Amino acid sequence: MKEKISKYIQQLSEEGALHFSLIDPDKISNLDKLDSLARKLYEAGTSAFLIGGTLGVSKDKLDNVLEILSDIKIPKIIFPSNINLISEKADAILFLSLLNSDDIYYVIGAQVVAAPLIKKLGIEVLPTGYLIIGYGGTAGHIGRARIIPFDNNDLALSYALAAEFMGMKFLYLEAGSGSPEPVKPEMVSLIRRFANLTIIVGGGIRTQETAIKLVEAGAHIIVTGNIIEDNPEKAIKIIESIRNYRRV
Ligand SMILES: CC(C)=CCC/C(C)=C/CC/C(C)=C/CC/C(C)=C/COP(=O)(O)OP(=O)(O)O
Ligand SMILES: O=P(O)(O)OC[C@@H](O)CO
Ligand SMILES: [Mg+2]
Repeated sequence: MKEKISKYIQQLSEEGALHFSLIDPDKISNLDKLDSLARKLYEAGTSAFLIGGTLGVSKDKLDNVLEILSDIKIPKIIFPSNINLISEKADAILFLSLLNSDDIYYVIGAQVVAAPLIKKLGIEVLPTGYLIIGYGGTAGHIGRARIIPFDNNDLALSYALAAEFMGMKFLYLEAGSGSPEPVKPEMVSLIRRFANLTIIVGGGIRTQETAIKLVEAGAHIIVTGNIIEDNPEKAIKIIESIRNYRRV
């Protein structure tokens, strides 16, 4: 399997942190406006689209969104909540294992079921340890996460090291969609210092200040989801602030 998207992320990351825009196919209020919204996010400097959601997402809705985004020249990466969200229209898939789940299905079950189809379709995989921190939201509930407290940095680092030692390349620190607070910068900086992983941070990031604090702490990729739907102008400001931070 090619490593095109992985190399794209690695190369861009050498110049600083990136922003990924999460598009939830079930939450997009107006599909007719998705193309123009997505173009604005792209022009502001977002580096990829993550497409996924926990509730109510079907393969049809996923394909529809991938189709609409197809002309925009940044990667479209599936962010799967389950095995139904696999599409050859995507450039890559976050091959997630929810490491702090009590349910083996989310640790290794779904992955085993999905692997042959992903192989057959030739979709690039981004091997990702997924950790649910602090709040958890819908993903934490559905994924039966044994949530890592916001302040337990040593526990998060231990999971991060385990992910690295098992050969994973990415670590997604997830506070949960709509979390009242994001993952703390101290947790990110500890993991950045001691683990050799591309760190993705998401959940509850709604301001430029919080995004930049996480970037300064060492996050490689900042994900925003809800704010794109709720307040696109604010999302664009966050993207621009991350892009400007890369230039200084
Ligand atoms: C590798 C494959 C094919 C599947 C792995 C599936 C795993 C391990 C999933 C982890 C558990 C889980 C439920 C993750 C959800 C990730 C996600 C898409 C989060 C964003 O969606 P939310 O914002 O939480 O969803 P809603 O907006 O529907 O509430
Ligand atoms: O919707 P928000 O709170 O930005 O969260 C994004 C993402 O981390 C959810 O999986
Ligand atoms: Mg959501």
